[in-house]
Amino acid sequence: MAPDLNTTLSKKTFVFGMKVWVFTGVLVGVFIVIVLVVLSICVTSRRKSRRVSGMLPLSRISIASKEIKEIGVDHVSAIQQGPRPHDGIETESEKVLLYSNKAYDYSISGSDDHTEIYAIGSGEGSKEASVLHRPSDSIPPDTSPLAGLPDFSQLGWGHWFTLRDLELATMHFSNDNIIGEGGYGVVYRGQLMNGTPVAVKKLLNVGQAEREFRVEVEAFGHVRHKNLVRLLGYCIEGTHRILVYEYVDNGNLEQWLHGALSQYGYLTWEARIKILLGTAKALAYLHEAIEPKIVHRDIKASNILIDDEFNAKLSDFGLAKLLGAGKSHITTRVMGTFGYVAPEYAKSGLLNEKSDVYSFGVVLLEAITGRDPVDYGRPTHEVNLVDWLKMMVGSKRSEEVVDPNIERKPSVSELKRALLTALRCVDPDADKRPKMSQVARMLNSEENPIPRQDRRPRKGHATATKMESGKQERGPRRHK
Ligand SMILES: Nc1ncnc2c1ncn2[C@@H]1O[C@H](COP(=O)(O)OP(=O)(O)OP(=O)(O)O)[C@@H](O)[C@H]1O
Repeated sequence: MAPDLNTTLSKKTFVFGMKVWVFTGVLVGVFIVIVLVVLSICVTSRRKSRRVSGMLPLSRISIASKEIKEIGVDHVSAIQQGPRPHDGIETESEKVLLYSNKAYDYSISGSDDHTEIYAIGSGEGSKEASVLHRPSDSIPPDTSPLAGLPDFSQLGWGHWFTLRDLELATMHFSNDNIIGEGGYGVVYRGQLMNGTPVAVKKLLNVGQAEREFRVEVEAFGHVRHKNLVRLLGYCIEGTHRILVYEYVDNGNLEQWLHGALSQYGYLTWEARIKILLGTAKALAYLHEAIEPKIVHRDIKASNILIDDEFNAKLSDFGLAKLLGAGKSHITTRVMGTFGYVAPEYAKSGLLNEKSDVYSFGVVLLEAITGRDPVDYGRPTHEVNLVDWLKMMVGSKRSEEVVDPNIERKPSVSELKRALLTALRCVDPDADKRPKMSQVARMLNSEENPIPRQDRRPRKGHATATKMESGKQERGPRRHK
């Protein structure tokens, strides 16, 4: 038998006179190579299709500028007394990031207006644009909070987490890791497997369909600004809907003004203005630099998170609404937080970005005075912060409204600047409220004086006039 097999295998074939055993070996080898090639093609195309399905159509959202621009801001000692939970602010230049995600070909819609938003603060005027443009890759890739996570679960803008990933990150959503609870869910502190600290928001009673949830979330995932909390990714599994944000480690403005963190000392005037200015820039970006614009709908002190350099990070897009191009407003169920909601929105549900401007004005007044927007513990005429403020300014008692916990009081002009800005934001007539880019300019130090047209007394707008002339004003009726 063996000699027969030997003979058979040693016979020559018709292919180049190769012996049978050599020919068989070659065939087996070719077969293995083909199988390997087919397998690798399958794996590559699966990865691609998964990434593509995680992307948003390019038309969905566009970013106004591809560049990173830098804005010089004088930093200040942020808190004035007591043990500090973190170091104060050191003098350095503040970088406002507005950059493209390389995976997308964002369109550039930089109208003059938009450019203005990011040119505030340097005092360098038109030079700034040419000096400060930087290539988008000047953010080192290894600083990405998502670096080192599995490639297959990268979305176009962030990360698609599994429930298991987030269970591991939060010690199985342990109660010890709960940071707080809002109207939409519980927030846990967590750590990704690459070491990045995160805030994990587990939504309750998600009524939205899976696709809508994902589309909305991806719209916000593309939004990037230094003063916006970054959404790093999400998880959809079964009935779970979970959002994963960058972790901001120095509490929120509400805690600093009225809550637990006031035990560490009180924010200085300068720190308050810095936080409000950052918030104004974030809103200017949402309202004026991207398409469709985003109306936040829940601007309030507890949604302004603070990092360890006392930069504002606007958070909580749970209520935010996209406002498509050409739409002046949308009608929606009134949501938001009592004391912060604009009167026209509360009355009719008509929502546009001017509703955010109103709420921002309330937060600014809150920071100036250290008072809650609505405080039933005070005498009747002081319960509503906006009404009381208007009454005080109208009675030429502006200096009495400053938070008594602020040691170094603002100068008369600093106070006037802040009050004037706030009162214009809370104008009962939404059309008369400034745009957030104007608000940011108005708040931004003596170097950028309030533009003439903003000072000019306007018919029906008593507030600005009274601030200038000191005449008495009767506050408008309460809306809520
Ligand atoms: N990215 C984050 N980093 C650190 N803490 C956060 C982060 N996001 C939220 N928090 C904290 O978690 C807590 C709950 O936040 P959440 O936004 O859910 O509710 P809220 O703002 O208190 O109320 P509401 O749901 O009415 O807006 C707050 O104390 C908030 O400061």
